[in-house]
Amino acid sequence: MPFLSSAPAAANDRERIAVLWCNLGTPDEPTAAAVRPFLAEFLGDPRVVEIPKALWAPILHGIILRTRPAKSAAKYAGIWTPEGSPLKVWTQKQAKLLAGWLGERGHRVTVHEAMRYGQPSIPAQLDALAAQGVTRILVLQAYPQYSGTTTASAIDAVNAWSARRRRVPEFRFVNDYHDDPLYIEALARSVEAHWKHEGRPDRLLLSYHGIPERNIRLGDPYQDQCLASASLLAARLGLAQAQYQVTFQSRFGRAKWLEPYTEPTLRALGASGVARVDVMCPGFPTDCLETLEEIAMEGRDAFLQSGGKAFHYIPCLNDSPDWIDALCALAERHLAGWPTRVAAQNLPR
Ligand SMILES: C=CC1=C(C)c2cc3[nH]c(cc4nc(cc5[nH]c(cc1n2)c(C)c5CCC(=O)O)C(CCC(=O)O)=C4C)c(C)c3C=C
Ligand SMILES: [Fe+2]
Ligand SMILES: [Fe+2]
Repeated sequence: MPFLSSAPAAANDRERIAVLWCNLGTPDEPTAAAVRPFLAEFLGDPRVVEIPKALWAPILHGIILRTRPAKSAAKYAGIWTPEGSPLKVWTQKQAKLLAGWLGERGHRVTVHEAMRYGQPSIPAQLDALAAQGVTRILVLQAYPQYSGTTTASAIDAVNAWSARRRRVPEFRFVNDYHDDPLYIEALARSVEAHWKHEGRPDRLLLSYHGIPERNIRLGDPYQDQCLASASLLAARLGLAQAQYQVTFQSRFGRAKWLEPYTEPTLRALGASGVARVDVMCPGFPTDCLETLEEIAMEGRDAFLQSGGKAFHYIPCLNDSPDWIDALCALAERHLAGWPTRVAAQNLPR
């Protein structure tokens, strides 16, 4: 197979540097027809479902992709905005803000957002950057906590793209930032801002996306990193053990996933007389189906129906200035040593 070519390098070819801001992805429309190919790509990724292809493909194509798209599409329809899927809208906005903030700090860097599943895909965005003559790319991901199911999967996609090209840009990958002080600070300020207006709850629930427990036994550090982020946040907020709880949501399939599960915990809290619970999802930098529908709608219903009196959902960091500041500092730290400064780039090489 011939390798894909780029334009020949000019003698005075100057460095061009980019940040690729990667998120999970989302369907193009809240319809079964659009959700089906998205789910096929997502659930066909061996990083996400680790069942041998010969066993999994008939289940995925014969059962799951016949029934789930319509059910998921109805859920997506409930959170869709006039601009599109919240995950896409926020991810685009974050990329734009990151570019602006890095520019304000004197860096000449292109920022593109990319989705692991759906559009704009990682290979399409890397093609666009290569066409602009980008020579170095920092890959940042919207997953503060590392998991093989998410972080490594995006790295796979970048490497698969590279494997087809003759001239491969220099890459740097940030695997996680679960204990980054500015990320924790952004979360803490978001909670404090909520409490300043609404008062404090009886319990703060920190709900993370789950993964199969087996992945943890096989060495995935995701659970440890989720718990570490939660402890740092609780310490920063001055919370005692009894004032907060970590749970895991979005279980998929029948296997045992990380526990305690979010929804049963909310039901148990409501039934046990806890009057008010606030829920935050620190592992999701952008609001999406899993936060807006599963937590803010389904989770709320579960808590209130089981006897709870008040449920508050604290939104994801989205475009909060504290978060963009954290992201910018993270990017700056990992761009160090690359000639991003405008003056440096104009120097003859
Ligand atoms: C925050 C990190 C995420 C991890 C870890 C993760 C693992 C994981 N997810 C599934 C299955 C599904 N997840 C779905 C949606 C979804 N997942 C994440 C993030 C993580 N997933 C996000 C941000 C979203 C929302 C996307 C959006 O469009 O808003 C879905 C699709 C929705 C649905 O049909 O319910 C599935 C399916 C598995 C199996 C897994 C790890 C093994
Ligand atoms: Fe997921
Ligand atoms: Fe879900």
